[in-house]
Amino acid sequence: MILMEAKGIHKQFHNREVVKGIDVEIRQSEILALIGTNGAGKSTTMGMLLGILPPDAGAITRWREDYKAHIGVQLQSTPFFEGYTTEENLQLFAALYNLRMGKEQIQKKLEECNLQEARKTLASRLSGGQQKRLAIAVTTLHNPDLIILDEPAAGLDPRGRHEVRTMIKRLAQNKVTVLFSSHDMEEVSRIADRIILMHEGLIVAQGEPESLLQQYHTENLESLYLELTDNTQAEANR
Ligand SMILES: Nc1ncnc2c1ncn2[C@@H]1O[C@H](COP(=O)(O)OP(=O)(O)OP(=O)(O)O)[C@@H](O)[C@H]1O
Repeated sequence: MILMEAKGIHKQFHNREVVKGIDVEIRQSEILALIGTNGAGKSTTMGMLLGILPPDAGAITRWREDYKAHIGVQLQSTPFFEGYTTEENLQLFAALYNLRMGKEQIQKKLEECNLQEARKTLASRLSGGQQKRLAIAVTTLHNPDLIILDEPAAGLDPRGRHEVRTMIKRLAQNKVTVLFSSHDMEEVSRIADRIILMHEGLIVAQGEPESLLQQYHTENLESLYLELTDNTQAEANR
């Protein structure tokens, strides 16, 4: 099933076009990575898919009318209730969604984000990786169909990144569709089912990691990224 289909979406800010007519499809239960250079238009695209930024042109079809209630979003920094523990934060965020979480549900969430041992730790004392996992857990409290994560593993050490990846994979196994943006090609190659590579407001490549490597005869995603986002190379090919 297709959750979202954007066709020819454009967005400009102050007469500068930052998304230049792109098509994006999000398929149920997939992990879709949005990658690209700084300023490529990834966050703007996510904003349009989320329904918080209206496209200037083009159309987006979504899987249900009340889609906003079925999406979870994690932006680059999620503010926690600092004087409260991990467990209390889960309860407080659940209350924002008008949900009451019983002991068993809290336990399940803590296991899902591998934070059982940190359940009584104040949010402000959690490590960077633990905070990111708690932030992702918060996006899933209302059992959304789709979660959108803006650079979920940015700034983490290898163990932290590994744990975030494991959590994202587990969510996808439980039928949550994941759209995430990243600058980390290793992370992307390890978890994404499909990749969309953006550069200067356009999609320059998209597909499954393996087929992209074959199509472009490149060894790894990093080389592909460098090749397709190299303006001097692009000029030379014009
Ligand atoms: N609200 C806004 N007003 C004006 N310009 C904006 C606005 N939002 C984004 N832009 C500009 O649009 C361009 C695309 O920004 P966007 O945040 O979508 O890129 P990105 O690919 O997510 O970048 P990064 O990887 O650095 O987060 C940038 O040049 C940015 O400065």
